Amino acid sequence: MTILLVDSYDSFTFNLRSLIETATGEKVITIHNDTLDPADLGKYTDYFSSIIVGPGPGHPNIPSDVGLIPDLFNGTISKNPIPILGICLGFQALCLSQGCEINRLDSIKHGQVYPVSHTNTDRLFHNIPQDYKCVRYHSLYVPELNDQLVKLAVTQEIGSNEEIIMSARHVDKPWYGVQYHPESICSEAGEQLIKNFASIARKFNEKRPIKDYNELVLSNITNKIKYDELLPNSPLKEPVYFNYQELETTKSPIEMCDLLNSLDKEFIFLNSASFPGDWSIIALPSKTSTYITHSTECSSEVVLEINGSTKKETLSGTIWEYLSKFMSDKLCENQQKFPFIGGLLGIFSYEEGQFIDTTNLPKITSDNIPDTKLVYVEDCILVDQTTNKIYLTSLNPSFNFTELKELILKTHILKTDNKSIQTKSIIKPDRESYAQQFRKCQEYLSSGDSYELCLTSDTKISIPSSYKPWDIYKTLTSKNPSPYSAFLKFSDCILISSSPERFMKWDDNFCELRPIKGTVKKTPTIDFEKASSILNTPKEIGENLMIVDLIRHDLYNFLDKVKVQKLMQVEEYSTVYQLVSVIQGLFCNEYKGIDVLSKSLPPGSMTGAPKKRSVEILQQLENRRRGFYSGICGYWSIDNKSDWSVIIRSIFHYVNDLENNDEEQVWRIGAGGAITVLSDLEGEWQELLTKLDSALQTFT
Ligand SMILES: C=C(O[C@@H]1C=C(C(=O)O)C=C[C@H]1O)C(=O)O
Ligand SMILES: NC(=O)CC[C@H](N)C(=O)O
Repeated sequence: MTILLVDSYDSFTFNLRSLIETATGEKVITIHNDTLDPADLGKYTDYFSSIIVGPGPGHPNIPSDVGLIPDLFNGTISKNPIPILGICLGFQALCLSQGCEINRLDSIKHGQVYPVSHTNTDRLFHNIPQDYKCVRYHSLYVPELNDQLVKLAVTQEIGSNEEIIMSARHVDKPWYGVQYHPESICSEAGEQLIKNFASIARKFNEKRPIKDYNELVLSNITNKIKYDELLPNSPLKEPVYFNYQELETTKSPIEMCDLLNSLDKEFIFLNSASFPGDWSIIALPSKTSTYITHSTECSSEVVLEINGSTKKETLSGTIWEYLSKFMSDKLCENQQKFPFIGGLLGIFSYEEGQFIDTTNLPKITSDNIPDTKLVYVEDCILVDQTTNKIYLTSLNPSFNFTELKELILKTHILKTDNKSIQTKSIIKPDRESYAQQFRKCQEYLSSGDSYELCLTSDTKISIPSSYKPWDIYKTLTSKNPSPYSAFLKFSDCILISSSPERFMKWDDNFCELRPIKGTVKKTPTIDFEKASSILNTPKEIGENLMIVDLIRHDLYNFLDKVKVQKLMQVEEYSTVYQLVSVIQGLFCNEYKGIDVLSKSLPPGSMTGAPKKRSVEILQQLENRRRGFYSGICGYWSIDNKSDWSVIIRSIFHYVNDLENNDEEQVWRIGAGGAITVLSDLEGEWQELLTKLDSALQTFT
């Protein structure tokens, strides 16, 4: 048996797919609501045991929001009605099709946990406790049912006691719906609800002939509806040359970088020195290292730089396919001892992520902006922060370990104080423009187009060109220590990060994401306990829950086993307290970390949900390139271990920034936060300033 799942470009669809598969044991085919021409629907529906219509942004009466969904309920697609379960937008579409009104809620609910009670009269709620908890993500609702529909469950608004319909069914057709999200991590009885629907469908289908889905596979529809593509990255698992030596020195990683910097040696520093990070990586590019640059301004081309000479290659697919191919003949067996043994290190900008149309964005650099900037490195200094052991490692048989050892051991450098960086000018976000954008966000949240929008702004700092980037790194990280600081200096761009947020870490077996949502500024009167109580409110919990559900969806796209290891725990950082969740997925099929990464950018915590519609709205409101801010930086080791942090609380510079001049360089900082219906303008503005300040305090 095969179930058809109709997705409306939502960010929770694959959670639903996984729930349906677990609950029913049936195969699920997922299509977008505009994958098929509604006129053709009748050709396909007889192959499915039932149809589940998922949630989504927008309004059930806007054709571009719902695509073919209204046609499922207009009775013309098949002689025999097909069992259908509508979820949220799908439920609203069912009720609208029967002539009910759809109104806006007085009190919109996004990521809010509510008690539901059912009437105990329908098989849809068989074996489900009379009162149970569910998660609501909706701006719109069905105020009243007509005689075509039967009420099955309700919730009561807190405060007003108004009853809101949470479930209904058609009087005589096998059409059901729930207004809440059974697939959310915080909803109860989701699996039982889907099981019950499947059993209702099975009973109904006794009278309805279903054709063999395999026959449909032979027709061309399946080409159309397959939208997970496997990247060409199967590891060869061949032994590679890899060598390492331990180094006894009392020099800290920062002191070793000081030394390399004073000798004008190239290095890249990924310093994950405190929890949850545990290694510092000092990568040492050599003359023969390959630099890879890709720009969304010239997306069909990749630029390779080796030994000072530049080569352009035409991309036959995406940059992700290119990188997978680049790594596929290098991938080797896991070297357990180290996080990184050589491989790619670098940056992906926000614009390198999905759903962003860069064609009309104002240019900020005089030539193509680097959106992917990576270097393939073979030699490293690795510091295990838990044992304090230092290793020199290389993939290159002719690497001179003695020379590097002597350089580190014998060279002494004078200790320098962290410099404060004198600025020429700072252009901060404008409160009035932010207020306008905030109000527009509220309109999109109440029209049902988004559940959460991560609204951000940028700040430009102009400093004399004489400052050395490494000094800026030291100043930033001494003022804002963080678990994922990074120093990445390339010939055309520099990123200096003090990020608190891991985006994704993976190896052959598992991947982990650690989204942060919910921020409280540290002050002398706010301690951990006080911060925890501020963060334990519907606003902060809702913000975090939405991103947890979105990330589960990003993982379920490729993996079957996804777990929320930590749900909304408070963590303390140098200037803020944050609410953090940890989501893990196990690789048990042909997909790899790079497949997941390629379809999970930009990070959900920097967009909001649903991701596609939210990214489109933000692009219209912000009308700027976020550049490296909201992107990710990190590494992909040739033994398929990888770790990426979200680029926030960071400073970055483009060598060809249009605003640079002979004496001054422009550095950029992005800052923002999640806007929900529970946000207030002043609170969000202050949160933006707090986050901005964690990086801006580098400059005086
Ligand atoms: C947008 C930023 O941070 C993001 C937004 C957060 C929030 O809304 O609470 C928290 C961490 C980040 O995911 C930023 O630092 O600029
Ligand atoms: N989660 C959803 O499907 C939301 C449906 C609709 N866009 C609303 O906001 O009410």
